[in-house]
Amino acid sequence: MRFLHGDPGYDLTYSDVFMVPSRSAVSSRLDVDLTSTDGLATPIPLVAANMTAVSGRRMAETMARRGGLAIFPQDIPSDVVAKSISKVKRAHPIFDAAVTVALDTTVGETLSLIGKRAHGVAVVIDEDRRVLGLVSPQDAAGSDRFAQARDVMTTDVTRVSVSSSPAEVFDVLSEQHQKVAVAVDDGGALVGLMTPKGALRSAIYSPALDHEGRLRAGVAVGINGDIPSKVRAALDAGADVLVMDTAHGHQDKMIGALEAARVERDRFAGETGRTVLIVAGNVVTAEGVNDLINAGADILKVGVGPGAMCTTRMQTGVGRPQFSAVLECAAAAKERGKSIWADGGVRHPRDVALALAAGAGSVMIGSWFAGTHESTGDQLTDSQGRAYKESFGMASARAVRNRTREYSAFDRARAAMFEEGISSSRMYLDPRRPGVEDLLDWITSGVRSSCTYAGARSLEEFAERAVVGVQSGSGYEEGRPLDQSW
Ligand SMILES: NC(=O)C1=CN([C@@H]2O[C@H](COP(=O)(O)OP(=O)(O)OC[C@H]3O[C@@H](n4cnc5c(N)ncnc54)[C@H](OP(=O)(O)O)[C@@H]3O)[C@@H](O)[C@H]2O)C=CC1
Ligand SMILES: Nc1nc2c(ncn2[C@@H]2O[C@H](COP(=O)(O)O)[C@@H](O)[C@H]2O)c(=O)[nH]1
Repeated sequence: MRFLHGDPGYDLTYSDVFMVPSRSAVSSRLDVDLTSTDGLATPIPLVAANMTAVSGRRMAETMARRGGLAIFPQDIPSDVVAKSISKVKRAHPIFDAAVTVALDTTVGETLSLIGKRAHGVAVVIDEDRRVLGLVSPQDAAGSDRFAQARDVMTTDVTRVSVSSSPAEVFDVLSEQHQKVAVAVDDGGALVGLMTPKGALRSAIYSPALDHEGRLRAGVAVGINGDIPSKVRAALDAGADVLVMDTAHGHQDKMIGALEAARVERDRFAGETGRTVLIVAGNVVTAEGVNDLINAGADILKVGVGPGAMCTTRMQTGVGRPQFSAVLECAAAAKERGKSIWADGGVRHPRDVALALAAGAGSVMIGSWFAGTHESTGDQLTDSQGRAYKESFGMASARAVRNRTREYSAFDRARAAMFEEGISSSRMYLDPRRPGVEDLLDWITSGVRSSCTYAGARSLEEFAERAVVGVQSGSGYEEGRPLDQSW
């Protein structure tokens, strides 16, 4: 990447910069390869953040099916992480996992479960997972919440074989004017489902798969406690990437934890032949990058204070505008043959493109993804009927209380006094893009387009060719669309 008018000599946020187009020989946006350049080589360079309000089993599965990753947060007990990863690994890499209910599940419970996925239906199954019917909110409209799924379900179900291709499923759905097909195995048991949009997506995205062809997922580990056993538990659970995670990554405690994690990771590799990359952070300087690489990091997580749930900068004055942090850290990591994740502060597709232009190998997103069907929280409705989910920072008093639940009451209360995050915020589901896949479509189509404007066929070429200028506040404002006249 180069600056249009030279390096301005001060630090920049994503909003401070823009890219100018260059002559391009790339004739289609579909010719752009979005494979991440961070060493993990996921088909798209996007990671759902290790935040309790964001990444759980559904997020992990959906992100991996579309080529990205999600990281389970450090606050989830290791046995729960193990169960969740095993579910992700058992999920079908092409067909979406379905919300399932039994014949006697109440309509109220069924409706609350439907909101956990983007398909808008629940599949009614028997004890052998054979499909009995489907329930959608339209089927349930007007019925008593204590009525049962059997009372409202439709039995007009489109079944396809699990060996059907997405194009075949799309054609069947078009012919039958149906919105969803259920995929069944040879014994008639439910495997998953697919919507017409899901079929199209399967033709555009490739899943992020592990060495056995199963969906990939990562696990975050904090820097306190027994690091070797926490790392071993994550590896035994099937983690495909480890994230050593703390607010101030450039500290001795992190360096010690990272060294211990690397020893354990290498031991595991010796036993299994499987080397799992270690991400560590957060840092915002070249010195931080180099110290953590020396301690064993393969990928650096970059960003102090840009997060939407973050109060660090206002409370401490510490942090760094994210575009410049990414630019400096990516260059420092590249010199050592390593890469970085740009973590936090992404609010628009353009921010992802700019992070990649600055050299990030992948981009981590938290709060934006919290406002989707697939995030962990329950879907709530405000007084105007708008759907939202609750989000909170991982350094908020709420998260700290949760993380320190084993401490004495006194130590717990004291730890919560050092909060650096918001304990409760509302992330509204965008009615046009309520699912995380809708956001992935929006982001990846934007990034593909950015690459063609720069004349780049891959993200490596994009980071080399991008030309970035610095803009005024009114320059930024000019680029914002208007939804009504001025
Ligand atoms: N990217 C960002 O800007 C930030 C991210 N976060 C996220 O919040 C979560 C919790 O992180 P964290 O608060 O580090 O908690 P952790 O539970 O990971 O522990 C942090 C450890 O580092 C010590 N420490 C020393 N200096 C600091 C400091 N300035 N800030 C925080 N800890 C410090 C703490 O000791 P003691 O408590 O005794 O001081 C504690 O032992 C993580 O997921 C992290 O990524 C949090 C803040 C900023
Ligand atoms: N200072 C704080 N930073 C936090 C907290 N919780 C999470 N985070 C960081 O934000 C990113 C995600 O950023 P977003 O803009 O996409 O939401 C996350 O990965 C952490 O690094 C917090 O409580 N305080």
